[in-house]
Amino acid sequence: MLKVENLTYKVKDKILIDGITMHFNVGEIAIVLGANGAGKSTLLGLLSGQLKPNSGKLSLVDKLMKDFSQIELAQKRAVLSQHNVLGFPMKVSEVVLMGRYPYFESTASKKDLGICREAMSLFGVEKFADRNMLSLSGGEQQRVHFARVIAQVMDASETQQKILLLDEPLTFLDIKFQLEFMEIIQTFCKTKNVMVVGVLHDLNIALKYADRLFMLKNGQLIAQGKPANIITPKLIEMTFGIQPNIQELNGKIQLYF
Ligand SMILES: Nc1ncnc2c1ncn2[C@@H]1O[C@H](COP(=O)(O)OP(=O)(O)OP(=O)(O)O)[C@@H](O)[C@H]1O
Repeated sequence: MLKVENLTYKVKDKILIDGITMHFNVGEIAIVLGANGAGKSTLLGLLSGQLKPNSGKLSLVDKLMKDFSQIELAQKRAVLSQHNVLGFPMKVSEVVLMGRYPYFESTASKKDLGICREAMSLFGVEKFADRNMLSLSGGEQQRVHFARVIAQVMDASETQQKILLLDEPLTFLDIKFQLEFMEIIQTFCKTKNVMVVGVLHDLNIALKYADRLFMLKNGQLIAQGKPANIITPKLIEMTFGIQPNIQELNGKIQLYF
């Protein structure tokens, strides 16, 4: 479990994250929602250890995140950020292997190479293995980055829980692959000892796949829980400033605007 207690993050006098307490469980997809500028990416930056909180605590299982070395942290969590631009040519297989860099010094082991093959096949990019990454379309490149981050946390176990942080992962993907991606992630986190924390802008996809939702507004957590327990027209209006109609179908909520 990843536990976050009373987390605050400021830049100069501006409070970007304001006393947030939350936790994440393995096998769950947690989705953070909020309007532009609410603090979602900042929160992900704090969860990943890339940003240091001004106050509050983050702990993974029983160890404080600040006590992990950089290499231990890289073995515990993978981050797919919003902007994954590669500035130079690299083969697709080399990009995916980057996910295993925290695990070897100069030569990848058979295990690392096997994990990369498995990750590439999950996202249907093994056929691109020898292609130059820069020759792929935006959506294809995004799928390679999924394979890279999945490879980084693929060998999670009961005693080695891992975290997958996804900042707007569906950008660049067509609707079919958006749904396919969410299905893959759902199966992945339920079968491996991984917790997924994602930021999404598509509310209906979030409602379909989230085990728990976290609603942010002005850096504050204004609601958290299972979608069916927390989503109301009032909450959506408070968060996004628009009023939806809500319908429930097969136990899942859908919003219409
Ligand atoms: N280094 C910084 N200095 C000052 N303000 C910052 C800094 N980093 C982020 N902010 C501000 O903090 C707020 C939250 O930013 P953040 O990127 O976390 O929002 P977000 O919810 O991810 O937004 P979006 O949906 O637009 O990606 C924004 O108003 C942003 O301008």
